[in-house]
Amino acid sequence: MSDSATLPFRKMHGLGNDFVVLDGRIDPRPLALDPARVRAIADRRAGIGCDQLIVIATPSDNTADVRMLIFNADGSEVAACGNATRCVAWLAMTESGRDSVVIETRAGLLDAESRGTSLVAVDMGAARLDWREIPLNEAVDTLHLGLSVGPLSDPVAVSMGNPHAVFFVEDSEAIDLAAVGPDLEHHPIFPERANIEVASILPTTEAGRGRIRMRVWERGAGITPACGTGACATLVAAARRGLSPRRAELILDGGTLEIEWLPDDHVLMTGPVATSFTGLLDPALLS
Ligand SMILES: N[C@@H](CCC[C@H](N)C(=O)O)C(=O)O
Repeated sequence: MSDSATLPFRKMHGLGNDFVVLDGRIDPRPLALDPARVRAIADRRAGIGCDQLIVIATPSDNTADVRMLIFNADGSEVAACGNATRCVAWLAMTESGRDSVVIETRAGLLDAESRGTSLVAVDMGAARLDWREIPLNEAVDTLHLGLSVGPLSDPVAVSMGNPHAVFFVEDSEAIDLAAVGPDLEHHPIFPERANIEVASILPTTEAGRGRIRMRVWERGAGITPACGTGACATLVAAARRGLSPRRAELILDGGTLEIEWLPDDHVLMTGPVATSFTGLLDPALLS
């Protein structure tokens, strides 16, 4: 493929958490993007604009259908992204004609299956609760982190392959995430930074399912309308604190995800996927 050729891209989103998806199997250039190129593509004025850039790649072996690389808008490469995993799974299912696929990520192999038109369920793997796995920079109880910034204190730390700190508050709408997010994301207790969630427990449904309102400040992306791994981490944190049953609706700014913490500790996430448009990336953004 010539370096001066345009590159096809697909713009997708899960509940408004938006992605530029590039296919490194048909053109190797996306496999060699440096952080500055990622930032240029993610730029909402001079680039295409996205919260995360996703590169589809050939899997390492035949245990997976596709591999995905995940980059935050700030150029950092990360191991997990729930909403993008649903999008990539949907693409892989569409491509293969099957209704279940395995996605290879840096956080492990994730099983995904179709739950109807544009609805996908992903087994996001086991929630990781040990301080070393978050990671934190000292041996502390992940159920009660001695951390407070502004009106927020005493979060639960959970890794879903990426680090999350979940703060339970009376009214999550009242929290100025833009003000507290940066300090929390960069707090020294998180050596790899962290995604920050604020969550309020709502009355359970008549069927006994939990309901949790959650807002997010994402590491490397800032406020986004939805975070799949954040929703998983929040449900796990709420269940660990005895605030929610292990199955709940997570009500995010962009819509609702259904999350279940299964008896084997894996977390099942179900939610929608959507394509906004497709296009051709100018080679200037790649060089
Ligand atoms: N939006 C994602 C999470 C993307 C990565 C995250 N910002 C991180 O740095 O770990 C999701 O849907 O899970």
